[in-house]
Amino acid sequence: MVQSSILGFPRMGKLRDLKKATEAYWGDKLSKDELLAEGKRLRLEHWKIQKDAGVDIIPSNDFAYYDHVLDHIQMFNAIPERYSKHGLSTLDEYFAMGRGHQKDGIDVPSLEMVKWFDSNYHYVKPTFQNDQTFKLHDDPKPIRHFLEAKEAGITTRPVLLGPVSFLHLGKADRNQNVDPITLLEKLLPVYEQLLKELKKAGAETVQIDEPVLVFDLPSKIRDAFKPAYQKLTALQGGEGPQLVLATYFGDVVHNFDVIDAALTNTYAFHVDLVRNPEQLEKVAQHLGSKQILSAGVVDGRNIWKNNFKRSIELIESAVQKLGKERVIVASSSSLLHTPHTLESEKNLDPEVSDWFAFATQKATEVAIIAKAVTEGASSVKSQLEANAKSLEARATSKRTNNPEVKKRQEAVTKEQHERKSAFPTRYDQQKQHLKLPLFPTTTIGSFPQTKDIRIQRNKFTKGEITAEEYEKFIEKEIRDVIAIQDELELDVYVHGEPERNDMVQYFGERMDGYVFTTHAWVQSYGSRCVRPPIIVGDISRPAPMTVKESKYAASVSKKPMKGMLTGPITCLRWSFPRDDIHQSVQAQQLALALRDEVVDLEAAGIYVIQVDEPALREGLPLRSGSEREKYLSWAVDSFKLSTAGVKDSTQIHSHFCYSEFQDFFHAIAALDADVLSIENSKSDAKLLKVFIDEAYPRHIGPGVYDIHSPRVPSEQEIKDRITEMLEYLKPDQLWINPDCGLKTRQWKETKAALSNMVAAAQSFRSQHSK
Ligand SMILES: CN1c2c(nc(N)[nH]c2=O)NC[C@@H]1CNc1ccc(C(=O)N[C@@H](CCC(=O)N[C@@H](CCC(=O)N[C@@H](CCC(=O)O)C(=O)O)C(=O)O)C(=O)O)cc1
Ligand SMILES: N[C@@H](CCS)C(=O)O
Ligand SMILES: [Zn+2]
Repeated sequence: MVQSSILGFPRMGKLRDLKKATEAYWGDKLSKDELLAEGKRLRLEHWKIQKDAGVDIIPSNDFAYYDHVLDHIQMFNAIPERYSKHGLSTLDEYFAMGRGHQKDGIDVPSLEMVKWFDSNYHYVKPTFQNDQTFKLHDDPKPIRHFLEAKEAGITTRPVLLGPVSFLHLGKADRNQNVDPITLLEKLLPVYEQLLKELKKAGAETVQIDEPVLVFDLPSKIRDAFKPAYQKLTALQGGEGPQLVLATYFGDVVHNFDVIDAALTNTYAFHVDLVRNPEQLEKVAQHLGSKQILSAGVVDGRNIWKNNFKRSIELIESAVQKLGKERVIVASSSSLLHTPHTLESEKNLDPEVSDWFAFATQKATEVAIIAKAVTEGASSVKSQLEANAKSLEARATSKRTNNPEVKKRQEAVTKEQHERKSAFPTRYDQQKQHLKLPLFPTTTIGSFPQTKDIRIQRNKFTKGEITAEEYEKFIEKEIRDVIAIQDELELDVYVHGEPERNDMVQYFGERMDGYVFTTHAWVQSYGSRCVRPPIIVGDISRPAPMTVKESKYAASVSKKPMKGMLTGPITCLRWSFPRDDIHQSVQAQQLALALRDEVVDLEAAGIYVIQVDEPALREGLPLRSGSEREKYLSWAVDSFKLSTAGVKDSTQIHSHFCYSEFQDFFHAIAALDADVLSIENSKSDAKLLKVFIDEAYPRHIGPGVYDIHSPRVPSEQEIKDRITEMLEYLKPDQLWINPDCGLKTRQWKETKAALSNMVAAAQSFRSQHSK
């Protein structure tokens, strides 16, 4: 029998229940026990959904209160002393590492948070000491959750992040220089102990994720797999469970020597056949003689309905090679990156909702595909027919094509991608025009999205207040943030983005070619969720999207007002993109729509325009090589096409967060933005060296403080950071700003942090103008 399996389920719940409970706990409105009870309720609900869908192999330990990598950090006691020394409860210590802690005399910033592979999910980076040791938690979560499911009558397959990925995804702590992979020997006994305890608890199989296998790996990482998996697979069938080694988000063909040398003894091997179906042939050849193939054919990263015919063909070809008992039909990755259920979408046009499958529907999809292969197509005849009909309807729908957009794309020229003059000429004009001081201060765009803002927007969406009332409310918010920026003495202002629900969703809602949902939330980090709009057809801009608010803000501001747009790649990547045309085509459509917006902003008197591209790095193919260069070429082109229509005197900014910028520095440079702001406060300032090494000529604002934490940085701390930055950047090149937008923060901490930031900048300004 071909079994079905899911690699992980979304954690938030149907109505973002986990987000609400966690934030209530942080706000002292829910007790620890109540939060834990809510977690348990959600886990049971999610296991039941998968069971009811007919999934044979259901995961546990995929649930996390903040992040699954952080769970492992705590479970292995890889907790830096600055968190462990305060005697916080296990839960509070966990949240302190995730989001910092500034309470009751304790003041500790969070650990660094970075992108999970090429997704919009963020994980907490394991951070190691030179004398790092590991110890298994007394009451390990995977065992607790396995037993919890067992008690509810569901035998699950616990999921662990594998030891090599755990180390490779981590880093040495600040002022430490340990190479994480050298800690493998110390870490393995903890994995062995955990596996044994899981087996004792009754877990017959364990999914062990080694997603780093999709990267091009340095030899020391490749070499680490053999000793690691010799130890762990030796336990199989004896003291330990059978191991299902899982990879996702790419192919593993380039790492076959590692797989042959180290991984063919694992009980099963999971590969992502959505990203790369061609690897099936080769993977099947490289499997150990008894090893099972877990074939990821249901997309864990997008919302399109599965193509059953194609998936069944793929699974049948695997069955021909391996036999039914050696093939599992699976989601390509965890479903963490997809929304909970399509059933909640009451406002979607049925024509398009019929094209989608969210996590709950995907669970049914894996079960149907497995049944079709096990029992024959006739056993699921009606489901297969409905699927074929739906795919046909989408392929022929009028919603997908807009000939006007195609015509405009055909007419795009090379010249449209270039600014009129080179940076030195542009900068001379911008200097005269904007008259900014040395070390100009600014923010990245958003100011706190208060409860009141969300309530008013909600009322407007529901028709409880009129468009005029909402507009007046937004104008008042804009005036308020301008008054605050006056008080703070910032130099380049923003309007605060109060009208935006989200920086991508907002633009999606204003462009043709998109549809949006009401409940399709996806976890982005911690308790924060996003509701990606869905690109279903060719994209165009029916009318200006931001000009009214920016123009109003400029009219009531005495300092330069920065217009604020989300760039084409970020709009694309933080939406659910189409899978029927190449992403470069969608990016160019977005770029043309944004180009019109940039030009309209300039015409409305906005002479500083920021086009955010935080997702540019995330889109980079995970393996180096020609695919990366191809991606960067069209991605950079789309940014340039969207921004190059302005005069030399208009200053173009761009912003990046959540990314290690060194490995795509040349692409950032190629954007030709006049000013870049980049997240940097949690990274080593040494990383800025690339700007000197590459003789970067334009201006840069490396973030001086972390915005994910409510913690307020002191003026001295910011000054120290600026001093470090000046080792790598010239004074007249440096802007002073936070890491990213302030929408998730409260006003109290925002004002305090910005006030310290401006004071630090002013102090440097006066020193340097002497
Ligand atoms: C910069 N980041 C972003 C990423 N991706 C995006 N798509 N957007 C981003 O900004 N990726 C990288 C980072 C990740 N960072 C963040 C930061 C902040 C959030 C966040 O705050 N998310 C909000 C939800 C935002 C939103 O769309 N809000 C809507 C709906 C609000 C709502 O919940 N309404 C209530 C009713 C009103 C009420 O009573 O409060 C309801 O529907 O029940 C809005 O503002 O209108 C979050 O809260 O998680 C995400 C990623
Ligand atoms: N302008 C946006 C950028 C976030 S990446 C903001 O400030 O929230
Ligand atoms: Zn940002």
